[in-house]
Amino acid sequence: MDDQGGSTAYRIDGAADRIDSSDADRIGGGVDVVLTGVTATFDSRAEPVLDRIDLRVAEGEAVALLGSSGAGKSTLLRVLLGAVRPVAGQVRVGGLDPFGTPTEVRRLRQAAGFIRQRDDLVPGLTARTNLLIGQAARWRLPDWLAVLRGAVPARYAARVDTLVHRHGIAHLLGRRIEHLSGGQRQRVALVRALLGQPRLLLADETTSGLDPVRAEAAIEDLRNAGEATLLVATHDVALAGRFPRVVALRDGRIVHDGPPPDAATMELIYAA
Ligand SMILES: Nc1ncnc2c1ncn2[C@@H]1O[C@H](COP(=O)(O)OP(=O)(O)OP(=O)(O)O)[C@@H](O)[C@H]1O
Repeated sequence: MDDQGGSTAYRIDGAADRIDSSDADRIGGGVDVVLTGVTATFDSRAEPVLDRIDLRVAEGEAVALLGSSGAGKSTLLRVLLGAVRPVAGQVRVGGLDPFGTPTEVRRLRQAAGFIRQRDDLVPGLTARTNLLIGQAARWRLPDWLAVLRGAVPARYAARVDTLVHRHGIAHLLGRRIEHLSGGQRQRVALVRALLGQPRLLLADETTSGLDPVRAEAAIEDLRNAGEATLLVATHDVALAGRFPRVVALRDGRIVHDGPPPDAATMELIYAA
């Protein structure tokens, strides 16, 4: 690991190595996110998908990434997760490099929660098992036995109970994931991410399939997800307006960074 992340950056060091019961209950602080001159391309495209992005998000800050379809929002989130490697620039999350050593990468993955546009819930398993499986790296034998019995391990019980009632999925826990509607699946994916008490929470169009009441609860929970640093990608202006800071992308470039944009700026972001 290099020193570029800076001594003030929150370090994830150690947290990922503690596989004990207190780990599941810890409240994680946020991590800072720093992108410097980040450019990403895909082979099939002449134009960069991200074009010299400079972005600094403080620990615990909540940011909406706003932009029309194809602006580069998902790619930016995937860069933070180490899933898309930039061709230029530097990425640091909590001082760690998502493309660094295997240890750095593992720590980052364990510190991050990602709610994808198309969820990656596992077919054939119940909603309950899908909720819990994100924590599998931390399980001990009693946890495995509980999950295999179709139960919630004791140390997760209270938190699961609170979250599933809050998001209206308590009655769905025993159902196979492929039998749920799109909106129900989105709620399962949301609860699964919140259960991990992530230090960096990335959400990609998370509320698009939800009714207004559910969407409200989802946003509120995302905003209150411990002290996590939060980045929510959306093309929904009203949703973005609920965040103190909006970073708008257009054709892979940042065209606005500040409070929710006014009408004139919106035209710039969305103009054909
Ligand atoms: N794996 C890939 N290979 C080639 N091109 C890709 C790939 N992933 C994304 N792109 C292209 O990169 C551009 C940005 O895509 P991205 O998914 O980041 O946009 P977005 O702002 O998240 O859009 P949406 O709101 O539709 O999800 C698009 O033109 C897309 O077609």
